[in-house]
Amino acid sequence: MSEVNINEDLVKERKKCTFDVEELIHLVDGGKHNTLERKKVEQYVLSIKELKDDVPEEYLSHKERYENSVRKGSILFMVLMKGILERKRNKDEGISYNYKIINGVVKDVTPFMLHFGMFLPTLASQASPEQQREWLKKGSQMIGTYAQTELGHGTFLRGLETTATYDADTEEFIIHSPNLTSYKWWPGGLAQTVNHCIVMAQLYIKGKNHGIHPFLVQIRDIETHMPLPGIKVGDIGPKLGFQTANNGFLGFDNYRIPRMNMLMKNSQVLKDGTYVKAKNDKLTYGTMVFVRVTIVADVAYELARAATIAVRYAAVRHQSKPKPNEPEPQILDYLTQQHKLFIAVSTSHAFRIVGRWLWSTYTKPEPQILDYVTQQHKLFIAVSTSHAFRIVGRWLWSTYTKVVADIRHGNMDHLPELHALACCLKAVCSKDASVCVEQCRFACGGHGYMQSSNLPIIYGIVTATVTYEGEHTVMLLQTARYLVKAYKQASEGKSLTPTVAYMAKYLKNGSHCWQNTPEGIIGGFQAVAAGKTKEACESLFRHAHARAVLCEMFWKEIQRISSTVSPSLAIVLEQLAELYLKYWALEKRGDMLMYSNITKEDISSLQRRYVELLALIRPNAVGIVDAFDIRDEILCSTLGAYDGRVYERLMEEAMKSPLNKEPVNQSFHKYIKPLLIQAKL
Ligand SMILES: CC(C)(COP(=O)(O)OP(=O)(O)OC[C@H]1O[C@@H](n2cnc3c(N)ncnc32)[C@H](O)[C@@H]1OP(=O)(O)O)[C@@H](O)C(=O)NCCC(=O)NCCSC(=O)CCCC(=O)O
Ligand SMILES: Cc1cc2nc3c(=O)[nH]c(=O)nc-3n(C[C@H](O)[C@H](O)[C@H](O)COP(=O)(O)OP(=O)(O)OC[C@H]3O[C@@H](n4cnc5c(N)ncnc54)[C@H](O)[C@@H]3O)c2cc1C
Repeated sequence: MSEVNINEDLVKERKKCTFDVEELIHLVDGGKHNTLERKKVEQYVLSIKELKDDVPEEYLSHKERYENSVRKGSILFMVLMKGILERKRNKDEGISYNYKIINGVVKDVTPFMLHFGMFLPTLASQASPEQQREWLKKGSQMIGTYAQTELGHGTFLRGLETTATYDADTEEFIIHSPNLTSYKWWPGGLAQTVNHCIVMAQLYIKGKNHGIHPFLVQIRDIETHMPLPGIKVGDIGPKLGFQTANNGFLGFDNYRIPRMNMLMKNSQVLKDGTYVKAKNDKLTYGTMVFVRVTIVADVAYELARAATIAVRYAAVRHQSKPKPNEPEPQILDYLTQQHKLFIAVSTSHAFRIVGRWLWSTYTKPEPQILDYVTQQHKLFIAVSTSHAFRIVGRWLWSTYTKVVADIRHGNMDHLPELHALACCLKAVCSKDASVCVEQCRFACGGHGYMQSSNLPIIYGIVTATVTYEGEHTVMLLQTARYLVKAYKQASEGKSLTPTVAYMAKYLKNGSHCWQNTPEGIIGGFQAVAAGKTKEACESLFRHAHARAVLCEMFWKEIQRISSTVSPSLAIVLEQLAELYLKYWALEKRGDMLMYSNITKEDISSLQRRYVELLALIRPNAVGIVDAFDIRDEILCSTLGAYDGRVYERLMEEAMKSPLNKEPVNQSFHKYIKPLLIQAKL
């Protein structure tokens, strides 16, 4: 982009960057090849002119917004189906480029998200090979979603009430919603978009309940899209975010499906009604593990969007006058002396000097808000957290693929550890990301509250991850259950799986010997997790294990990556990782005091180094967020665009308000004028 139209603060910021932004872009993408591929996809999709909106989404009604997102989502769907863009998952992190590009197509969430995110993955992982051949074949007319949650139950899956009763005479299942609370509630795309669902229902054979199982259910006619007889389906209405996700409700009235529509890879129901149990009944929960794993990298990306907007804006925005400087030490320093002798002269000098200082203060430009340490404190943790989640998300994805490969060969040994890891990392990353996005919004002051800044929409997307795919507290409690077991094994001298091996060290050494180094902080978090597990105090210890894993994996990976990149980039990466560790050590200093021998001096020195790190990162802040390399069309923000034309864009967007199309709105004549007339009387 030519620098002619770029805000001059941003030009200066980019000039003072000490590392090669391009190099970091390649690192973030997982290699230059991926960057080129991503850019190709972006260029292709973002130049489809039908994907541009005449009116910004947020001015449309609930219905129009849905219709517009289906229109645009269908164009993208078509592109994917035609194979013009092969929708492949980036093998490093489980996220496809197209998934990311979706933010450039629909600002909020597309109604097709669940089709790609859960419906197809469930068929791929839980249907038998023959079923997969049938259902995943080319030309399939299925658009689907994952219908598990009900009005009455979301967390407690054993409490789900939808039933699937086997009728051996007709070789069918009868799907039924026995009461209001058994209605499916929430699935994305369910309301008006999909024609099929994966329905999780209690399996009954000859009066015996075998627990919940997945079924493929057609709910609408392929040609007319009318709900099929026995199906009641609709929209659940507006929400905090996800306005275009088309979340729906669904009820069944003794609705029949063929026997072969139960997904039979893990358990089976034979023609005569014989039930064949799965090797491990938790395999039915497999899609949830998959999605929890991908959420870590998803929120890293959303956080990168929020941080890019807030950091660029903070470099463009100027606010407040600097503190007055101390007067220069001139003859005025001897004021008492002169006052005695030359009161008039000294007063004249005093006024001249004070007047000059006042003038320089008056004419001095306002500082960029990015120069305030408080602002850096709000923003840089968001930047480093995005990197931490991306890196840990990649590691989690590779752990996931290894465990899934083991499971394919019949080895389930590592499933409990993977489940515990996915639960706590999903919980902590989704919550931290929401807090950081909200901080980014605060950091943009009033303008951050504008929809056109896109921060409210990003917040709506991210805060949903705290709830969906396993509510935050519930996920932490699942990990807690695993930790208590691990601690018990450690105290019996049994060997432990790698991510909890630190328990044995704590048991042996008691309290952790504090050091202000990254390794010392990681050890500190492990001691906190082990110490709290020991106390088995569920309300307290749930975050610590995830924090220990995040700090350890982020720091180790950055150490490894640093040896492979140029020295100037290695410095920046280490500063970001160190900031992350210092920030959390300071946030959790109370815990560290409890479970290590950290001193008041250690804490002061951590604090000093933290402030030093803010100052070290400051000159590169804009370069670092530029290296997230998020195109303006995908940022969708008046405050965060590459050119920094913040005020012009705010005004341009405001002018799109339908209220600004006429000088006087009709409501004046209808309501305000009669009011004024009444007031006159
Ligand atoms: C809370 C639990 C885990 C409890 O399950 P439960 O059957 O009552 O379990 P239990 O009998 O107490 O047994 C616990 C046991 O089962 C294990 N386990 C639990 N889940 C898994 C798993 N996924 N993989 C492997 N193992 C799993 C646990 O570790 C326990 O093992 P243990 O007994 O300790 O050996 C479960 O019910 C659950 O996962 N609830 C959360 C529901 C959820 O995540 N729903 C997601 C709906 S889809 C969605 O939100 C999509 C949004 C996407 C979008 O819009 O983008
Ligand atoms: C935007 C969005 C999209 C969604 N998409 C889908 C979808 O596509 N398909 C689908 O099937 N579902 C979907 N869901 C539903 C989602 O998975 C559930 O909302 C989620 O699993 C939480 O369940 P719940 O709503 O029943 O909350 P509840 O379980 O009722 O939680 C309420 C409170 O109770 C607490 N609580 C519950 N159980 C325990 C416990 N055992 N111990 C301690 N505290 C507990 C929780 O911590 C929470 O504070 C979606 C939800 C949202 C918000």
